[in-house]
Amino acid sequence: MSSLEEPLGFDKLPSMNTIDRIQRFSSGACRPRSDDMGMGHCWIEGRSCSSSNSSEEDYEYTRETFPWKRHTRDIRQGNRRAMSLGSNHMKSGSICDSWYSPDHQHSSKSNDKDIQGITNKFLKGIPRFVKIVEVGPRDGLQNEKNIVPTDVKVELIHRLVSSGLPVVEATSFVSPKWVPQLADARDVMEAVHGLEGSRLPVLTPNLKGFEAAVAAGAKEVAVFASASESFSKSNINCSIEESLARYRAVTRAAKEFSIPVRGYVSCVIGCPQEGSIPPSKVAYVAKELHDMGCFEISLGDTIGVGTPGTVVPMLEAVMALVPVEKLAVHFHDTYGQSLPNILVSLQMGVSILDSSIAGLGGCPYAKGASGNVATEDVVYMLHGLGVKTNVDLVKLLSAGDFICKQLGRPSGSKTAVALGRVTADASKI
Ligand SMILES: CC(C)(COP(=O)([O-])OP(=O)([O-])OC[C@H]1O[C@@H](n2cnc3c(N)ncnc32)[C@H](O)[C@@H]1OP(=O)([O-])[O-])[C@@H](O)C(=O)NCCC(=O)NCCSC(=O)C[C@@](C)(O)CC(=O)[O-]
Repeated sequence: MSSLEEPLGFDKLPSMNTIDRIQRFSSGACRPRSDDMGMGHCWIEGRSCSSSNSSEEDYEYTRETFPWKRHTRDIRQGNRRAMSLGSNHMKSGSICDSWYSPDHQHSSKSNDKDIQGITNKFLKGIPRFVKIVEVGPRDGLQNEKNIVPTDVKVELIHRLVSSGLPVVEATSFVSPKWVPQLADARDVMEAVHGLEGSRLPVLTPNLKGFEAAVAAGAKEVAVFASASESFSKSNINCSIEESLARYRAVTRAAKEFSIPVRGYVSCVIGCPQEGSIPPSKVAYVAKELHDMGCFEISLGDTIGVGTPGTVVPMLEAVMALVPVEKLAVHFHDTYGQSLPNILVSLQMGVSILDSSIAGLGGCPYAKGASGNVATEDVVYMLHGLGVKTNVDLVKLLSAGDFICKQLGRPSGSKTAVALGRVTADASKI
């Protein structure tokens, strides 16, 4: 890895003199204008109204169906202690406001030790090692308009495995009528049989899928429930309780084969049909999956509407019933909130993250949801935090480049785009 590819770590923080200089030259740049007071709210509304992709209908949907603004404020009032983002930030209602509050001004007498103290305070709960579960070949490709050839899927899995990712979700044994993009699940599994270095779980919605997966050589499976009744119906054509009964049958069968089962909970923040989902509902489904024997529970913000303000209370509710070391988070990046959501999850002790190469992904039954957070961006952030992942970013970038070329589209990873630009510029020198 060249120095250009390394994220800026703590050791590379600028000295206080540099910070003083930056502040002197830019102190007006971020200062809220008087008409920006309470910008947290303006920002949320502005985002809904001004998104270039959003239609009038989308706006109505966001404003009417999801009272995110009110919800966020209520949660803040009830969870000030849990937010652990600093009481001044919460009271002021806007991160930009508090940056300019007198007790947040850096004094010229400050020194590097002060900075170290601040970083320790905010980052001390973050795990030293994070397991990344790559979901690109499954979540990424299940939503593609054009069906990706089997040999491309297999090559992608090979490249992801060789980048050091510990888990690569390979495909789904679901109905080919529902998800034709993954109708070649058996061929994919046969082609990656014997591939070493990563676990290669597959999705199984019922016993039929489980049996087909085992016959094709799968050594790990995942079941997927929802915290939203409507989404459960539209995604797997049954109620939440019916799905849990099916998954009990799957976990029982899996036990006989000593096959580990991962459990997903979808719509942990919001549902395309029902709007806000109460944290208690998420906690209930997560606990049921845990109790039936799922070794890990992945909490999916399927439509990517969560912010740290809604993710924290959801995690608190789940963590009250399921041990945090069994929890993973799975964020779709529809509103660009995945990285802040991941950061608060890490601060709360979560050490398993789902992500998708090049930000591919989406659920065919969650209209409007964008891809997962890009694996390249997650690795870049984690390495910048000094967190180990065992993932080689250069090899990961090459895997992302490969699949984007095959799909004929630019990467959804900001890190991949930025580093691509840096290396292109460097090659001109
Ligand atoms: C669950 C079913 C199968 C119910 O589908 P159904 O139509 O209610 O099932 P059925 O039991 O009535 O059977 C209908 C037909 O499907 C067949 N069938 C039945 N099961 C299977 C199977 N396993 N594999 C292959 N075929 C199957 C069955 O044999 C029959 O075939 P026919 O007699 O008509 O020829 C269907 O709704 C389905 O496949 N849904 C999958 C939807 C899906 O894959 N969604 C995306 C994944 S979830 C997700 O992305 C969210 C997540 C995990 O990423 C986390 C997040 O982001 O939040």
